[in-house]
Amino acid sequence: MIQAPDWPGGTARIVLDEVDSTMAEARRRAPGLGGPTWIMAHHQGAAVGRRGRAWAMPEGNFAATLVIQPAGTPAQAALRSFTASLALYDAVRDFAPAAALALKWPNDVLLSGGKLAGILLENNPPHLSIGIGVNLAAAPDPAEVEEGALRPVSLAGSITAPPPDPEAFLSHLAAAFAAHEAQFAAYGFAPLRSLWLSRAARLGEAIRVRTTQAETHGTFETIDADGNLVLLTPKGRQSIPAGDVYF
Ligand SMILES: O=C(O)CCCC[C@@H]1SC[C@@H]2NC(=O)N[C@@H]21
Repeated sequence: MIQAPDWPGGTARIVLDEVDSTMAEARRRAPGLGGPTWIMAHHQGAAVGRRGRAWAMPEGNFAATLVIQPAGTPAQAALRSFTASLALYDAVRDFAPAAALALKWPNDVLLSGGKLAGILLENNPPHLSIGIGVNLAAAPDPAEVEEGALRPVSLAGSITAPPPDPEAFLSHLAAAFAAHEAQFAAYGFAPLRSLWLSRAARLGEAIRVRTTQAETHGTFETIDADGNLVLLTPKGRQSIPAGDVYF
């Protein structure tokens, strides 16, 4: 189903029953899209996570990719990972107001300390694809996640009501994303950074950050004006642009 761009932010949506990956579908469709578009799928056969990992998607979970054409530099485009994680937090909170939600740098949403949702950014200028997966109905088997990674959790596991249908969830997520995107366009990253920090997991605490080069231990001090993670280490303050955080 393709729906005209009548959503907040003039966004269109495409809902598919089955696809290999909404990221791959976004790549195929991007050149023909008339504007910002959500591509949602009820089933994915070959979903991908960060760093080329597979992403497991049990029945009833949420999977979508938003394709936009952001103005500005690639670094500014990358800040959409914060816009997206804030929107995801808001959308989940709409359905689970009492849930213990937190954000893990760069863009995971945690529920009661477990991983509820992940975000994957793919920048193919002029298009930026923001892929979002949420364990609405079921968490993947912990055996399917990488050693040392947070345990996966589902929304259904922490609310008494049935979890939202993925299409209903998309409506909330799209509205929240449009609101944060409008704030970003009007005021830049600063207010989003403050909000993100107020929702951050383990701020001021000891964490480990693994990059392609090294693993660094330190205290999670803040994120800077470019979205880098700032770590206080025995060797001094380090600013890390990309990596995986472990608690
Ligand atoms: O590793 C992560 O934390 C990011 C996971 C991103 C998964 C989503 S599901 C929708 C979109 N399509 C994909 O193939 N991957 C992303």
